[in-house]
Amino acid sequence: MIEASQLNKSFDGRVAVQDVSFRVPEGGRLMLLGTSGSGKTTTLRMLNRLIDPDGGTVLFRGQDTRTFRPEILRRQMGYVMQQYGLFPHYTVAENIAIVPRLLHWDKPRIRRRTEDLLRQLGLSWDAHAHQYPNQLSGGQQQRVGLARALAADPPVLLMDEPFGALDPVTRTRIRQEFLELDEFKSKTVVMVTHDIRDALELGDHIGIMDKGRIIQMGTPDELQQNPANDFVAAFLHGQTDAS
Ligand SMILES: Nc1ncnc2c1ncn2[C@@H]1O[C@H](COP(=O)(O)OP(=O)(O)OP(=O)(O)O)[C@@H](O)[C@H]1O
Repeated sequence: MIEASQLNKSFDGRVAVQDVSFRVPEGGRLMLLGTSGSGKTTTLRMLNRLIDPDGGTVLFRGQDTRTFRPEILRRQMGYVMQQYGLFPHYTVAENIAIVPRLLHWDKPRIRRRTEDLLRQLGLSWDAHAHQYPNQLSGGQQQRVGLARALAADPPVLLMDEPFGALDPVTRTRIRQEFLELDEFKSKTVVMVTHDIRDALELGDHIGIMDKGRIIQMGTPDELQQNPANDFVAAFLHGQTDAS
């Protein structure tokens, strides 16, 4: 479904991502786990061409992403940003409708879809659709961010620290809600996180990143049972500074 090969990226001569390769099959869930500055976000943004790599390729369904118009590619890949990324001057319903509008869906269809997503995410049209992001709690904003990413039913979800701004209790609850959401279950997911619990609970594969490289890739069990080196072992046991 998504195949990254030998991705490289430098900013101002400083290497951010180096020789990163992975394959995520249809329905797969890859977690990119690492400390701050290890190159996770840069890697994620090279998948939907928000950043162009200096070297390497990304295939989406076997096709080089450079052959797609970026906006067409991005409609296939819902993007959930750090800090929710909602437009502050749009209501909840308007935020969720952004991609369906671009796709020229008619109003009743957008309304049905928005109502349905709000309901699935534990919100409601009557209570929330006409509110602005700053009227919502962090957890509610995060749900709206997910609803927006899911609105046009893209096959892929790219998620960048989706729970990063939430307190630990809300974080655990929302992570559990995401896992139980039928729409989430059917997606191919690449998610960036520095939280080992996110990675273990949501991922079928975890790529541990350090200094721009993936230093180990495996299932949660493989990583826990056979950490490749002391860094991975320490990271998995939460002994490094994972801020
Ligand atoms: N647009 C940019 N211009 C210059 N340097 C950048 C840019 N984007 C990222 N970097 C640098 O590239 C490196 C990797 O950053 P990246 O955001 O990919 O890491 P990350 O693992 O996602 O970290 P975080 O969890 O803090 O977001 C860092 O050293 C960062 O400062």
